[in-house]
Amino acid sequence: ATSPSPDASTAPVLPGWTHVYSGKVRDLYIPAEAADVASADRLLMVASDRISAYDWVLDTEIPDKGRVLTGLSLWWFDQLSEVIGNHVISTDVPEAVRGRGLIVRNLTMIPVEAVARGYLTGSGLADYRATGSVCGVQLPAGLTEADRLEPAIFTPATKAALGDHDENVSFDEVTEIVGAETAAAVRDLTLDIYSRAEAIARERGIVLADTKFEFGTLPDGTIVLADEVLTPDSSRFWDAAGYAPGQAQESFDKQFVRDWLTTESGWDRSSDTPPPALPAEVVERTRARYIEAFEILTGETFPA
Ligand SMILES: N#Cc1c(N)ncnc1-c1cnn(Cc2cccc(F)c2)c1
Repeated sequence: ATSPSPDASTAPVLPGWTHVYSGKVRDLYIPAEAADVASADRLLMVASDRISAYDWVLDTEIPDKGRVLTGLSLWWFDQLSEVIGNHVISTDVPEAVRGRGLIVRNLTMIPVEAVARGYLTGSGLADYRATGSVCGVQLPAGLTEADRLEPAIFTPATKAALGDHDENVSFDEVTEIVGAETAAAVRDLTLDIYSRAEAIARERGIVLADTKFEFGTLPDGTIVLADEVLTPDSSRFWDAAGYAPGQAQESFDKQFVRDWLTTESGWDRSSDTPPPALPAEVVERTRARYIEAFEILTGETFPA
């Protein structure tokens, strides 16, 4: 396991593409003929099979995780296509990353982590317990873990350096960063898209508790969706059947990993030692949960 760093990555070498950056679980490339990112007209965004837990990128990969999350993003982009455009150009990627790579337009990214929360948990709950509000949005008194927030709230953040947590900021701070018109557009789009997605997921049995979008602009200024969207890595997925406010909800996809790490592996989470490799059974059960999420939401059979 590693504390993520943008360069020490396991990104595959891909013909025709130059690796330029790695996040915790994703790798970004530019065309080999491009001199640098700024001059590239398109990027290759690859979702790895890496999994992150407790801010560590684990040594053990989850087979098919990258393909599931890429397939989910594509399905959501299609579901949302009448509401907003997106950055996808093509899925015709090198064989080594087939099904888990997307060729996307090189956008001018809007430097805001556009977070919508329909349920109070994580850093939103922590901020609420400390101040009674989240990102400057005052909430009613007496709320508890996982309580529904209706309507959903916009709780933007600024991207932290890799390895640090994003910093929750107010709408006014977003306005200072991107200007009033863009700030309002990002807020409205974030809440509209989240609300639509939450309803779609809920009727299929999955609670989409919160999500993080990244937006970019086309040369003509049009705002479109970038990054991955509405995946278990960019959102909290809970099983609707087990939803019960007043307690921490189980992660639909990561709970087997979290439970094994904290109860059976012998790992001391409070130490700075890396977590151990996952046993095959935990890997397989986690893989099955990713495929289950894909099939529940899309209604399609995940392709072998
Ligand atoms: N998506 C997208 C995108 C775009 N369409 N245009 C310009 N920049 C980006 C872009 C830049 N960083 N990231 C996040 C990121 C980090 C690490 C690996 C990744 F795959 C992705 C996204």
